Amino acid sequence: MILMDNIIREGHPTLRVKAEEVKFPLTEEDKNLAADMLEYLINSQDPETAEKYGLRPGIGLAANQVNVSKRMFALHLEDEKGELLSFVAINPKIVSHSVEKTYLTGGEGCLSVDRQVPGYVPRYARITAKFFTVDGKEQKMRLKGLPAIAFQHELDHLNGIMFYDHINEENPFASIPDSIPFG
Ligand SMILES: OCN(O)CCCc1ccccc1
Ligand code: NI
Repeated sequence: MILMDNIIREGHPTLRVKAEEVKFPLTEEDKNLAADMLEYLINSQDPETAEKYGLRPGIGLAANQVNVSKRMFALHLEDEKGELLSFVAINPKIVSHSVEKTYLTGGEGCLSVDRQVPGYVPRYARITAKFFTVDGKEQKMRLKGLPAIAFQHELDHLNGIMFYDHINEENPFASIPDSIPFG
């Protein structure tokens, strides 16, 4: 199982490397990694398990956060209708997005960042995403709200981008044009 010790922290070079496309069919190793990443999120959101293993709760995890520079990430969260979104996205892409932006009013955090970095993180409010599942099926998904924000946070990781790269340095809480605050 993935533990906090397996999650690399800012300063580790792998977090700043653009991850490589995953080849299909997936190797057993890639399949196991995908399952382990999703299992981490589920474990981290269960208070007992998180306490027992000292896991920081997360709604997403990218492969390069466990030092594997491959284009895959896991998401495990509920949307605003309370629908569970739980999947591993392989070779994910944003194929279209809204002009409108959104941002979490409380800012963002990251399992690879052991500090608070205050400020608004501008994200596209709505996206159309494409990715492959572990068994090679292509998925097309329209996301908004927290799922859209999380998908963009994880996709950034695969491109070596950290959430705070998007925060306005002069004024971290500067209003974001064309934006709808979330949360
Ligand atoms: O990369 C995943 N991760 O560091 C866990 C937190 C993900 C996250 C996603 C959206 C908004 C805030 C935080
Ligand atoms: Ni992160």
